[in-house]
Amino acid sequence: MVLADLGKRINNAVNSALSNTEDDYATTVDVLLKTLVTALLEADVNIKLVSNLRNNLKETLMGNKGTGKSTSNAQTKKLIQKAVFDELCNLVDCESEQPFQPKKRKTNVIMFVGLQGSGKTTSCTKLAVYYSRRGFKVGLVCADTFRAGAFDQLKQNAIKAHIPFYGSYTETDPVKVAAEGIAKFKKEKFEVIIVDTSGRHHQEQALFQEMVEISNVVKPNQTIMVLDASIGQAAEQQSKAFKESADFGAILLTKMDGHAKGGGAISAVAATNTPIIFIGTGEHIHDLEKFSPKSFISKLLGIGDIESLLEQFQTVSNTDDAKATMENIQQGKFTLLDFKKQMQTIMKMGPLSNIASMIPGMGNMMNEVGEEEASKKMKKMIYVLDSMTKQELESDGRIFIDAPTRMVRVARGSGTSVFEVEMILMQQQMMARMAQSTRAAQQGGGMPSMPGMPNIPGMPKMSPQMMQQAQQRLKQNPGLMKNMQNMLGGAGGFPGMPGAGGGMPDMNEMMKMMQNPQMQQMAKQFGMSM
Ligand SMILES: Nc1nc2c(ncn2[C@@H]2O[C@H](COP(=O)(O)OP(=O)(O)OP(=O)(O)O)[C@@H](O)[C@H]2O)c(=O)[nH]1
Repeated sequence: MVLADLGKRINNAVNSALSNTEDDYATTVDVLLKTLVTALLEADVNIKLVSNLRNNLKETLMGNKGTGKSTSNAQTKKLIQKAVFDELCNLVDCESEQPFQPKKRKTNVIMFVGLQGSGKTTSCTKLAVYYSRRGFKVGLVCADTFRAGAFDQLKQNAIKAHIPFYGSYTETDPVKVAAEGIAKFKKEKFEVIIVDTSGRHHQEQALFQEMVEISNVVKPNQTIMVLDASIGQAAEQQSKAFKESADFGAILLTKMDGHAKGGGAISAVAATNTPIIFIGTGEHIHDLEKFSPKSFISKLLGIGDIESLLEQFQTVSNTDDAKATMENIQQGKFTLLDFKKQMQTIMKMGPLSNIASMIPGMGNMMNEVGEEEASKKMKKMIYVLDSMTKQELESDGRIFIDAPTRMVRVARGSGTSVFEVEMILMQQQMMARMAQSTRAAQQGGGMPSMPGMPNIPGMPKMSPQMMQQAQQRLKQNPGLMKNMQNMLGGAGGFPGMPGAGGGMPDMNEMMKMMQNPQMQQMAKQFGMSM
């Protein structure tokens, strides 16, 4: 997906702009803005939106001129990263009211509209599965009498997903089919009724009129427009035409797994002031993710996305397990047992690639080694966690730092190396940090998983000199660096953000975790004298 490349390019732009110590702050900002603008335009984002983003960013960054290069480079980085993150969030966020949420024990009618082939029928089933897994009684109605085979497609999808459906092979009036379907499911006390309509083009007046008639009969609580992410600049015009007729209240963006540039669809959000509520990430019925601007941008920048992960986790995991993990996270904790349950759940969640990007340190693993190899790596992680005692699993991981011989035992028991055990502990520590920052954000309004998140209590701080020295040594040892990157899934990184760059955690983060004397002693065994 081109948007994923965009994330990498933004990270690189921030890093390279800041690595040039010769430049003054204004030049650094200028270089960054140029790269950002080019990347966004190449991803098909509307020129006006890009221009606004550029101006806002410039204002924010130059407004902070005084604190620019005069303060530390690390601070400047954090400032720029935060500003870029906020502006990108604004790009996909719109200020409309909260999207509709279906209510239990009530009839909630959802109508789908969109262009031909945008993915309506597929997405109807995906959404039906989504609500059915959340305990709603869901039915599907096929009001597409225009395309031959539309009813068969919906029927096949519905049967596969075990969702009751309604349609007709003989009735040619979609308004009538829709009305009958709604009446039938209402009578049977269905809670969510999803109505699929035929695809249409903005120039097809008659079909637009028909869509309005269906809407008048089914009286939807929510109308969702399905938008193909690869539509490019045409998205804006099409969306406006649908908005005028169907007045949809939400957008479902499909095919975000492909090579879609996605920027056109983002522009449609701004043009219609309508929020994206879900994204389709594949052809499978479970390939649907709830959309939230912060989560989306976090993933785009490779920061990992604990919110979406939990959403998915709650759906497929044993509810008691999910509840326990939720409670832990709400308290700012994330134990090794939480980590293990999460890994096991992930294996159940369908295609690995969909969720890998939500976990720090996993993002690029899928791109670099492929799904099969990544799956093997995850299984290995489960073996490591299986070899831990109950006490170790229920701990926050520091137990291993206090007694590194435990790592040796676990490595032996799981047929892995101490280095691999250590890497898993680091990933769990990063998740723990994200849990802490999520809690901090809930309490104090801060940004989850953003720079400046609190340190893990009990971890002594490493002096800047020590940190610099350690980084130097790590750089001088390319073998070890490569090893770590392979283990964690890729190089690069958005400094200060764990798991950034789609995989490799920031070296500062890693070094902070290795600041404990025992950890440092362990590191020595792997050729890292600190
Ligand atoms: N890769 C990918 N393919 C998708 C996604 N959503 C839908 N598709 C595919 O897109 C194609 C068209 O999807 P449909 O659901 O038939 O589209 P439609 O909008 O109902 O089509 P009409 O009824 O002709 O308007 C199918 O091959 C789907 O499998 C997605 O999120 N990712």
